Amino acid sequence: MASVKVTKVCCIGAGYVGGPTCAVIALKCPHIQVTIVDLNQARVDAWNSPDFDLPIYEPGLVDVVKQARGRNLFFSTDVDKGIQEADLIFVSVNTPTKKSGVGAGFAADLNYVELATRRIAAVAHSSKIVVEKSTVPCRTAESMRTILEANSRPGCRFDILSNPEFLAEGTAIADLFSPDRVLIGSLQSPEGKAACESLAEVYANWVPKERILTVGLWSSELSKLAANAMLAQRISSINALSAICEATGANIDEVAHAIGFDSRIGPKFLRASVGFGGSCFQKDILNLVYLSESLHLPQVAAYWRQVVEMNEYQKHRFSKTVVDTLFNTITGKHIAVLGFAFKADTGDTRESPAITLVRDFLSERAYVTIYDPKVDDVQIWLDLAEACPNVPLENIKKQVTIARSSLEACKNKEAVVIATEWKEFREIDWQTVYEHMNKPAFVFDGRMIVDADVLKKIGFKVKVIGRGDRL
Ligand SMILES: NC(=O)C1=CN([C@@H]2O[C@H](COP(=O)(O)OP(=O)(O)OC[C@H]3O[C@@H](n4cnc5c(N)ncnc54)[C@H](O)[C@@H]3O)[C@@H](O)[C@H]2O)C=CC1
Ligand SMILES: O=C(O)[C@H]1O[C@H](OP(=O)(O)OP(=O)(O)OC[C@H]2O[C@@H](n3ccc(=O)[nH]c3=O)[C@H](O)[C@@H]2O)[C@H](O)[C@@H](O)[C@@H]1O
Repeated sequence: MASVKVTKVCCIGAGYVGGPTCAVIALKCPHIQVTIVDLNQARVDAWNSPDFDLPIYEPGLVDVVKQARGRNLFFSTDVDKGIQEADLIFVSVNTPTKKSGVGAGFAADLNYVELATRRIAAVAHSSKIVVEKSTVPCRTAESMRTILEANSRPGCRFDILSNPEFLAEGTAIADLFSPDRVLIGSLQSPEGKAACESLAEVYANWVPKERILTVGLWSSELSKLAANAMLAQRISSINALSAICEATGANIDEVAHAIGFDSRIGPKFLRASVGFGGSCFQKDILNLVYLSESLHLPQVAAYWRQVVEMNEYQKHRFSKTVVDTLFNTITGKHIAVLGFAFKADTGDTRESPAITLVRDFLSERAYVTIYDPKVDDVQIWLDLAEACPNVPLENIKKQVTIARSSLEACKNKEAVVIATEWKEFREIDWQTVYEHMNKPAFVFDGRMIVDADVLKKIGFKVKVIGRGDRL
């Protein structure tokens, strides 16, 4: 069966994945018209903003949108028109962890995927290739196919592909320009393989053919969960070792360097931290835990659950270090938290470890001042309100302030906590900061970015994650 040449692409979901991914497709494939649709009017307006004040911050993204928007890249809230015009549709909607019902706290909430799929079935009047871009549990493609086939008009056929996204926030554009691999899963029928070929041809406009991997649908779906689980597992492993380092006087940087030299282990993703955050690692592992339990594999479920438990332990262990070091109480003390995003180079705060730290400090009745170069104040208040559901926002605001610079955040504080590895925090003038802080002045580095020796010479008491040195 011959593959269809894709000329019109629609992406449902203009979020962190749908936006950058399809903007890059538009840039690299000027012959393809790409329309990204979303129900969220404010988000679409931001994508269309005349001064390119885009809804997400991602290095290099503005340049891509500037080149393609209005040429062959469009953003719209007209979901139905987008679906009707396209021959290939990416479903790139959110798949958060379920908050209630069966599997609450573990399973993925597939409501958004299902609604988008039902919409495709309801309005499409020609055949489509439907691509599952969202991260979903195994066999979701089968559910999508059942929905589409049960509701489609005569003469309309739907081919379902799985094409999980592996970009990381903060490096999304670089990752999309030069992906380690593009993974496409399809049914192994002639029609499935032809659809797979159609999508592969789109990517082949800029991705070397040998990096486009084609597999079965379920392998593709599971590979996405597996990749995130393995990456998160590395972080939990190095963080578990960081606790041993602190207890023994070893240095986690040296340990990571030494083990990373083993070519079987490799040096990447071995940076100890205050814990991993982001919208996906925890969600996808919990999803894997749920899947394992559903398949009656309790030992497998327990194994993966431990990766998340270690991450929780790491975050609280760090908060406890702060309390213990500040003479076992932080009540009434003033703490500056530098960084609120879950990692550098993004304004995203989903599951950011900084939220857990601030919540822990607030529950100890400390005063906290937060500074992050990219996170909006509104987002900080939303996150803190959600993290402290029993505390009215006006009470949170009595304990928390938001600063406009590192120096402003640190003024008259007893301690500075580094929660995100922003480049500008590596360049802080610590001498000036020291002069403006209450004494003794403490620095707690949850991201291993300060030179502890230099800071100690200035007069600071310093604790760096994974270092057992004395203050
Ligand atoms: N954020 C990331 O870096 C990565 C995320 N993923 C996965 O990609 C998926 C999307 O994630 P994000 O882009 O971060 O989510 P997001 O929350 O930023 O964006 C999803 C968008 O879909 C829209 N939407 C939901 N239902 C809709 C519908 N029926 N019609 C039209 N629009 C609809 C929402 O309004 C929202 O703007 C998730 O499954 C996630 O696990 C995968 C790789 C990386
Ligand atoms: O499915 C997803 O959403 C994406 O999840 C991660 O990407 P992302 O969460 O954007 O960012 P990462 O760079 O993986 O960082 C995740 C968290 O781990 C932390 N981290 C990362 C690396 C490290 O060595 N140590 C460490 O603590 C980061 O600070 C951050 O909080 C994966 O890296 C992507 O491949 C995947 O597509």
